[in-house]
Amino acid sequence: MAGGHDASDAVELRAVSAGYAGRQALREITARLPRGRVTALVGANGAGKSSLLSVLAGVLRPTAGTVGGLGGRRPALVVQRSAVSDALPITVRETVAMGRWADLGPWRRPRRADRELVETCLDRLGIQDLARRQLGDLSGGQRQRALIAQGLAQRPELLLLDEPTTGLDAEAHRLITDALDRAWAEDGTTVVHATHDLELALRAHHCLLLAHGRLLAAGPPAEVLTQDALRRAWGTPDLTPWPPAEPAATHGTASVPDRGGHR
Ligand SMILES: Nc1ncnc2c1ncn2[C@@H]1O[C@H](COP(=O)(O)OP(=O)(O)OP(=O)(O)O)[C@@H](O)[C@H]1O
Repeated sequence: MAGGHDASDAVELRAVSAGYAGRQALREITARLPRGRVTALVGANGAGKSSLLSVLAGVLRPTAGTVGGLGGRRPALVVQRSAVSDALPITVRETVAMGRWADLGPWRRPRRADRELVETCLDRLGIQDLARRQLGDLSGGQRQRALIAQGLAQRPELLLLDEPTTGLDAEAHRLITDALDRAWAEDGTTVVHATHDLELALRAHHCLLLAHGRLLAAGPPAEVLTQDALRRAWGTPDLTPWPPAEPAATHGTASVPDRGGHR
């Protein structure tokens, strides 16, 4: 397998660099994304997770390196809910139905199968009861579910999500993790998400740990997301004892911050 493209990989990045005017965001990333599986992108703010999603979505062009395997259907990119305007006069069902637009026939009319798929996606995210509401009137967590349903409605081979569970309550979190599980398990979709949610990252099959635009580690999340690796990714000096030494007067462990990745 070494060297050549493996059919079990949906995407292969080779020495990919990318950035914005005057600012490099990704530095020589070489990585594979397993086909039909879930990959989590983990790293501190500014590490390059969103930029990597943009490269995979084809909206940020690499300045160097190659991205192999993206020849088929257009990837679906689900952005953070905050990136979507409040003012759009559109209902939740219309939002999800927009996911079908690229596949509509010459008359641009949704067929029965398109309409059924939209209802399935509303069901999967538990938002049937919100279908007639305006997107802009929803809470952040409700809107996030509508945007994920729109991504699923595209039936992409590659589903890219930027922080899909950030700031959600337990029920919304469960609905979204279930929907992502069904996407790979039932639909065969390759799922890639950027996340600060270590519980979600640990559910993934594969994980890329980024720091300052570089790939620090790649592999199964439980192996990659060690306390030591997370400490390096978050830039804490290596000499810092972990967990931090407790002041002598403090009792118990309750005040030790749990930053070690739910392990
Ligand atoms: N549109 C932009 N223009 C200029 N620089 C940008 C732009 N978007 C991101 N950057 C820079 O690129 C680097 C990587 O940012 P990116 O958004 O990819 O990180 P991230 O890991 O997704 O961070 P976060 O966890 O905060 O979402 C950062 O230095 C950031 O400031």
